[in-house]
Amino acid sequence: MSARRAPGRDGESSPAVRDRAVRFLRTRWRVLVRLGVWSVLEAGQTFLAGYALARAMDAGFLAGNTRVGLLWLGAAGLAVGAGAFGTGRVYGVVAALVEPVRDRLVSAVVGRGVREADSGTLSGLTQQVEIARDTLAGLVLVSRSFLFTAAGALIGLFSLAPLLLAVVLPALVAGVGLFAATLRPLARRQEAFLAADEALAEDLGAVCQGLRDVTAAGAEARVAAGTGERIDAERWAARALARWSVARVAALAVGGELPVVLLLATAPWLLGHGVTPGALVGALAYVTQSLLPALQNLVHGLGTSGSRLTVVLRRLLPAAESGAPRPDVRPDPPGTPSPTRAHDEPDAAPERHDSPGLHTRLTPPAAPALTLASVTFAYGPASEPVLDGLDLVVPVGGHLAVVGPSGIGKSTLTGLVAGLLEPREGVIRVCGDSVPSPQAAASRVLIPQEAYVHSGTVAENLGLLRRDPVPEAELLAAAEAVGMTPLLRALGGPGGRVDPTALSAGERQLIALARAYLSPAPLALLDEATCHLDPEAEARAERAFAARPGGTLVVVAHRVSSARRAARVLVMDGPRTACGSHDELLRTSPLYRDLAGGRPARPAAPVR
Ligand SMILES: Nc1ncnc2c1ncn2[C@@H]1O[C@H](COP(=O)(O)OP(=O)(O)OP(=O)(O)O)[C@@H](O)[C@H]1O
Repeated sequence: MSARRAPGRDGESSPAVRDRAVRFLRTRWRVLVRLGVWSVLEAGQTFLAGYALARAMDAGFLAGNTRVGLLWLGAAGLAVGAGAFGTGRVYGVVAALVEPVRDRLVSAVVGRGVREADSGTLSGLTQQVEIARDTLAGLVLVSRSFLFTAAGALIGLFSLAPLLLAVVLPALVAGVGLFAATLRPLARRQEAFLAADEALAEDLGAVCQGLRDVTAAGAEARVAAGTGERIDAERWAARALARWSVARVAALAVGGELPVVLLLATAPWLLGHGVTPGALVGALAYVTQSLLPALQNLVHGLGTSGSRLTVVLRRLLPAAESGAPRPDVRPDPPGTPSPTRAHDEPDAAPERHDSPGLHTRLTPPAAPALTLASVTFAYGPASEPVLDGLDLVVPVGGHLAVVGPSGIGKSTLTGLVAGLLEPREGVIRVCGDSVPSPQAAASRVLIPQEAYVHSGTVAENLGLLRRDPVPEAELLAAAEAVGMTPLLRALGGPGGRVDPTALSAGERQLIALARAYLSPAPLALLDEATCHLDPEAEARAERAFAARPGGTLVVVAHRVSSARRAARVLVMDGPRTACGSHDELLRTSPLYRDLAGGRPARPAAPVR
């Protein structure tokens, strides 16, 4: 459950992002000019807001000329209207600047997704493209607004009295400089926090979906420890981010609020050096009404959205060029020594069909897929054992059918292998890992008779046992392999909604089969998982599982035809339990002859 990391680090990919941005802006100079023209209206409004106020005071109200005062205030009001008109035009121009960026990113990302037929990566990246678009638009608006507002206010201060500019400018420059210095470290902390957050979300998503397996495997403590580590990692990342955010607040205080204090503190001196009361009021208006809000927007906008945009672009651009790392799903299980006694000899490897996705997931392990050594199990301390000293080896790629009369212990056997039951004696290993253990749990998938289907999309149902979203091509291939394609179409494809109550038992089984087929676990246990399918559909599903590259199939046979398909058959018959090929068992097992429709060995001994 690893975090989806950014492909490049700060120093490596920032220049690439910058170069692209510069090239792009050069080709869009006309849009930039339009943006500048409309923004000048905003700057003009800022300028007039303070200047008109000063004139209204000095030439109007303080000089006893109310009419002049009102006229200046009226001029300021008109300027507000003109500024609002300019701001309205700015939105349209920003769209003309940002939409092509989005289009380019989408083309790059979709191009890569189509090349790799990787719809999971594609949907994730296109979502990030939308984030990049929105964030970029916000950034253009905020930084442009700061530049033109600051220009209007500083020119206004200089026009009122150069001394006012001398008081305000150093603090403003210091504040902006401090903020600029925090940008890069903040972006790094933001990136670390996002990675920690994603890792935690991914981990929790997988854990919540697999709670039943976690409990069945007795892995609560281990899973809790892993999740705890991710929570701690996110906490530390959040703390580091918060520490740097304090520097942002300091920048705001120095650049936006200190000038107010300075103006008030130096007011007597300023008034003594030719600054008029109206000019002082105008300067305070510039600082409190224009500069401070613009700086606040810049700090919050660039500080958060800017870091987010950097992170998203770093992911998108290198990903579009070189491809995102493919997630590894399961490490190879370690090899273990072979058991000494085996009922079932290794089979020849079954015919494989080529499926690149599954080849990468199902690496054949060295140990047998399943080993039972002297396994004894009873449901109660005083009960007769259902299994008594059972030995069994199923090699990797094997296909074993389990048959026997009803109540003989077939489901008990699968329950033991799945870790749902604990043997009284003996050892069970899956791919070399003893049961119960998280490794063994990750290597097997049990499909019971009652198929579990939840409301959600088809893709969500089928990908339930996978950590990452399943690429659509793989999903369709799995559905086709187990014979689910007509149902998939009827449900509206991978994105179609599933209503569990509207599905027949057979349809639910098909969904469970496709889900298990997509699972990274190499050992599939089908416990009457096809009992609601017709013989033809059952045969198709079983053949698909038997042919999974690196996959091993143990099927509790519902019909004798299932046993005929298997390379080996385990006939559960109490002390006469035997394992062998169909032909061998016809010769050696009276019960199997009976089940297979040969000479009856004993009355009424059905497969189930
Ligand atoms: N939870 C349980 N508690 C006590 N006994 C149980 C429990 N589950 C099964 N048994 C008993 O254990 C024996 C084996 O049952 P199991 O379900 O494994 O047989 P099966 O061969 O799978 O039967 P079927 O083909 O009918 O599903 C039966 O005698 C059954 O009554």
